Amino acid sequence: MPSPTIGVFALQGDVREHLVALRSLGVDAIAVRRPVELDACDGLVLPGGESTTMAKLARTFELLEPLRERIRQGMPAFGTCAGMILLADRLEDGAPGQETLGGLDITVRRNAFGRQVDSFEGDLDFDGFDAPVHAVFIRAPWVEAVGPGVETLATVPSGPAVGRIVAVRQGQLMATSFHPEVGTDHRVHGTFVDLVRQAR
Ligand SMILES: NC(=O)CC[C@H](N)C(=O)O
Repeated sequence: MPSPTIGVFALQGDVREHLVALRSLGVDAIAVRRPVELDACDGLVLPGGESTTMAKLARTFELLEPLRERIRQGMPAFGTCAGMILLADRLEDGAPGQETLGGLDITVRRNAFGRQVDSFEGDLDFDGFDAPVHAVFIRAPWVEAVGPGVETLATVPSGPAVGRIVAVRQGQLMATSFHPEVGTDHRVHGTFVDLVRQAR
């Protein structure tokens, strides 16, 4: 079977790092700015960035409803940081009127880690991996609550936020609070690529 095409939402956010990570895993990775580009995708990454800006731009560029529709139809999607916010059905501390795409039955708290530990890194256990993942958090959200169909893939191992959920999966949707595209360990993207291959 030919390799899948995985898009990276590219109206705002750290697009390039995701394209590099996906290409290193042997998939065709394309930047998605228009509905026709979305049509070509078997799966989509929603990168980190600024979630309110991303949602506004998606609406302006007429990508918001097509994205919602594809997610409803079962397209695999992977949100990192701001992308996790976009995939959440419910937000805490969202901006007034902030829209999401939804799909994941989770409540996400935006900018959850607060000013003290605004941005930080640490190793955490990730479901199914032998060795921990080095996770980079940048003004990150956490998952405040999960619905019954949602698996927790990783939690914060220590410190003031110990036990907070920072990676989840529900069916063909995945999200992490942290930035797995930073650095050269692409195992988390690998998990998503497997999901896209299975969904095809
Ligand atoms: N690194 C990130 O993606 C930060 C997310 C950002 N704080 C937001 O609310 O959209």
